[in-house]
Parts: sequence; structure tokens; C-alpha cells
Amino acid sequence: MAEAPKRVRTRHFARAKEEGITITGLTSYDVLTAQIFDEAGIDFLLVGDSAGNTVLGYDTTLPVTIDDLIPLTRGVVRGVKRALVVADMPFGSYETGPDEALHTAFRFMKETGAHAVKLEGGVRSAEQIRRIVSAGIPVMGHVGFTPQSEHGLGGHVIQGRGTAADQLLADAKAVEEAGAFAVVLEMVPAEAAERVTAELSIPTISVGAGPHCDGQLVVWTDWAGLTSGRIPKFVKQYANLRDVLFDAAVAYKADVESGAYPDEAHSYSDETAEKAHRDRE
Ligand SMILES: Nc1nc(=O)c2c([nH]1)NC[C@@H]1CN(c3ccc(C(=O)N[C@@H](CCC(=O)O)C(=O)O)cc3)CN21
Ligand SMILES: CC(C)C(=O)C(=O)O
Ligand SMILES: [Mg+2]
Repeated sequence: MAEAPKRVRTRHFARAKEEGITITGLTSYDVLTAQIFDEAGIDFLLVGDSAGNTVLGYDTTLPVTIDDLIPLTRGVVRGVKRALVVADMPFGSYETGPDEALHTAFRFMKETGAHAVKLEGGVRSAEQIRRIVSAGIPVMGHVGFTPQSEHGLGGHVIQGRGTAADQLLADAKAVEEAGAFAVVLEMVPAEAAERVTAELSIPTISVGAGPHCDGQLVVWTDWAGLTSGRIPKFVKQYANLRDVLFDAAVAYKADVESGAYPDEAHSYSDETAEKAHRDRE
């Protein structure tokens, strides 16, 4: 039997930054994609609250609950042998304070088997991060464009432009000082992300933050061409699954309506059962 691959741990994130090896991440919301991405060697899988968009069909991540994400996270955990699984803490599950944040993190760790949690916000979330880390739970931070605050931010607005670069750096530093093992920078100019990456000792993970970060992450349904409608400009499409599945559904419908499917090869008969029985003897 093939030996189980060595699991990715948070210390491997630190080592990757030191050695200049770029970290790869994708979102995942189910066991089948988790298996595929894990086998391909993707280092970490984020069970994002982007499931609100990609799985549940909402326009934003705001309605997503802990109870929505727990079963999805369980599926992803069951699919991996090597990748580190990060559970995204949804809107309204940590903002009131460190106690609420730790309670939510405990739920994800105990009920899903995830290896780390993620929450949004820099300076404003530092105490939450500190408390969760002190309980032995690794935290990934998330600064720049934070989708749970999209109404407060006034839409999908690029963060850290011009003088706002100082606030971005302060937020990223607050996340590092609170004990996070990595920080996502979302929708930030490449120059600002480069500066943050140079100033931090923990790895930065880019979601639309250019090529100078220590890792890259993307919502898998965007990247695979499954998402309907507009996808963010920063996403490069690596497949066209929407067309693949559409063509398959059209071909299946035509075959069923014409009687071409199911044929003999895809049906059971008494004769096949007899032959199978004979072959076993
Ligand atoms: N499918 C999906 N992909 C994502 O990247 C994603 C989610 N869902 N849900 C949660 C957040 C929201 N994010 C988003 C959502 C939209 C844009 C977007 O439309 N950006 C525009 C520019 C701004 C605008 O005009 O609205 C773009 O063209 O990049 C960007 C990030 C990132 N996350
Ligand atoms: C876009 C990433 C960073 C995320 O938070 C999500 O997928 O929910
Ligand atoms: Mg998220």
C-alpha cells in the first residue's frame, strides 16, 4: 500500500516563506473536490463562506451560518490526506468578542476536524485571534477587502490604494502580532501587497493581491469555469466545467428521449446474473 503523504502543518507555511516556496490554496466545499485538489498537491483548502455564493446561491456571504458550513467542512476534511483544511468563520460568529470567537472556533474544530480557522479583520479582530490562538487553534487572518463588510466598505472595492496602504499594513501587522500563522490579502494592489509581504514574518496569501505574496488562493468554482455570470478580474480560468456539464446534460437528455440510454450494457438482466454466477464457480 502507498504510504500516506505527510500532512501540511502550519510550520510548513512558515518554512515555505523562509525558503521562498509559494503556497497554493483553493476553496473546496465537498469531499469530491477535496480529494481531487488534495491529490494534485494543493497545500491548503479553505471551506469558505463563499459557499454562500457558490453552493447556496446567495448574492453575498452575509446570510451564511455556522450550521451551513459545518457539514461542508466535514466533507472536505474527509477528502484530504495531505492538505491543511481551514474553516472560514461566518459573519456574526465572532465579532462580539473573544469569547464568542473562541466558542465558534471550538465548534469548527470539534464538529468538523478542520485544522485551522479563518476570520476577517485586522486591528478590529486582533483580540479574537489572540484568544483562539491561546487555546491552541491555528488562525488564518484576512485583511484588505473583507467580503463580510461589503456594505460597510461600499461594494467590491480594492483596498490599500494610496494612503490606505498604511492602514492595510497596520491591519496585517495586528494579525501577525495576535499570533496568526498566515494572512489573506484580498483585492489589494500588487505594490501594497509586496510591501506587506516584506514587512511580515508570517506568509501572506493573495486573493487578487498580485504575484509578490507568499501564497495564492482562489474560489475554485471561478477558477474552474463553473460560476455563472461575472467572476472577479483577478481570477484566471483553468477549465470550463460549466460547458462540460452543460454538454453532458444535453447529450444525456437526447439519449434518454431517443431510447439510446440505457442500452444493454447499462442494464441488468436475468441472463447477466446467471453468467456472473457461472463465472464465479
Ligand atoms: N464566487 C466567488 N468568488 C469570490 O472571489 C468570492 C465570492 N464568491 N464570495 C465571497 C467573496 C466576494 N469576493 C468578490 C466578489 C466580487 C468581486 C468583483 O465583482 N470584483 C470586480 C470589481 C469590483 C466591482 O465592480 O464590483 C472585478 O471585476 O474584479 C470581487 C471579489 C471574493 N469572494
Ligand atoms: C475568498 C476567500 C479568501 C474567502 O474568504 C472565501 O472563499 O470565503
Ligand atoms: Mg470568506
